[in-house]
Amino acid sequence: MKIGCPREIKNHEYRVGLTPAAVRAYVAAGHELFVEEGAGAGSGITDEEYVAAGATILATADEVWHEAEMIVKVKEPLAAEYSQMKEGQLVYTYFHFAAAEALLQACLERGITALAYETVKEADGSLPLLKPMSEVAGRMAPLMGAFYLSRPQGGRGTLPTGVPGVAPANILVIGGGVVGYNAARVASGLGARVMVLDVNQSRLEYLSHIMPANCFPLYSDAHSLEEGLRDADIVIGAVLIPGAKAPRLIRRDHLSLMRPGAVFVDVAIDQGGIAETSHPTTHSDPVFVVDNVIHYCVANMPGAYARTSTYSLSNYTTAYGLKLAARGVEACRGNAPLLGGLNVHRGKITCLPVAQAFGLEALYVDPEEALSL
Ligand SMILES: NC(=O)C1=CN([C@@H]2O[C@H](COP(=O)(O)OP(=O)(O)OC[C@H]3O[C@@H](n4cnc5c(N)ncnc54)[C@H](O)[C@@H]3O)[C@@H](O)[C@H]2O)C=CC1
Ligand SMILES: CC(=O)C(=O)O
Ligand SMILES: [Mg+2]
Repeated sequence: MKIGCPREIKNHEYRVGLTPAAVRAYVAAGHELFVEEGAGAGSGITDEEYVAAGATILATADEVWHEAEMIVKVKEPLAAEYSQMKEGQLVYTYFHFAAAEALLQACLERGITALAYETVKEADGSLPLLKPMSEVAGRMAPLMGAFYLSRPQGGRGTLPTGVPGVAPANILVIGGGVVGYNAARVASGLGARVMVLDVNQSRLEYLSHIMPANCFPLYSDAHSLEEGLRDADIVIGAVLIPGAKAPRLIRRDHLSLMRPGAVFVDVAIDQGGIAETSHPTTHSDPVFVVDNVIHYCVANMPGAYARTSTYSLSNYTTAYGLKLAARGVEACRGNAPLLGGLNVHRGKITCLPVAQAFGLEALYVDPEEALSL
């Protein structure tokens, strides 16, 4: 199969879909690889490394999109890329459709097959292609929170670590999955007093076994949420209902409970965010203030630490990508994890929570059935 990897064009997005090791694996499996000139530069990967691994370098994104039957990317296609997508093309990347109606319409109209990293789901319920970037964003979240908590950034001026004689910060993590665990781990390591809220009791049990004594996993309900918001210096949004729009757990009036100058890092922003007041921001303009609470809502957090993120993402995506490349979309037949990743195929929506997010149930077709369209 002809596989293409264009340069990412999102604001300060320095990741790239393929590492040289991934190129080598696809080439060894008999595929032809096309990488856009300079695509790896943001991650410290040169064109020469891709060529040594067996890829052909193409000068423009247009050529890559035109040549490839399968595109391997990181971020969702942006408006400038919609017209480059071609009918029947398999696009393997993050899409986060539930927060992106225009993108959904473009993918339906262009007739592409969208295989979304974020909904590939293993039998144990894990999301193996979301996990690596959730690990990065989760570990970043308390660090971003700590930065904006300083007075020059408009924050409360509490040093998260505390000092002898003065208490550390309180950090509230809402959602104790991959982002939540990683955020809580870093926050605990900083010495903060950490609360993690989740509704999954077995997850809470697990966290209570493995987390240190300054981390308190608690059941998430209206009461624990309000108590947590009242005390928090940093709040981290880490809730996910796979494929669906994030539940709006934090209402505008909740902000008045919070300490002035507190920081809210809404990692779940790529699925729409967990607060009524959240909207996506960029690395070049990451924060805004509502009711004295600093909101950090960057939808591509891992792009900032691109080298780590690119290598980690590619380590996970390549095994599934090789299966897709071997048989095209037919690789999804009978393969539950890949079927879970199928979001759009031949003008139909094949992920129910995505259809439900926009009242487009009429366009929904079961993914296995869609393969026979
Ligand atoms: N902004 C960015 O750059 C990035 C954003 N993300 C996003 O972060 C979000 C979280 O991802 P993961 O941690 O990997 O998901 P996950 O599925 O591992 O964890 C989500 C957790 O939320 C819990 N949850 C569900 N409803 C809840 C409620 N009402 N209250 C409390 N907890 C609840 C679940 O039980 C689960 O443990 C996703 O939207 C993901 O796309 C991930 C990476 C980068
Ligand atoms: C998961 C995601 O949205 C990201 O890594 O940017
Ligand atoms: Mg994102």
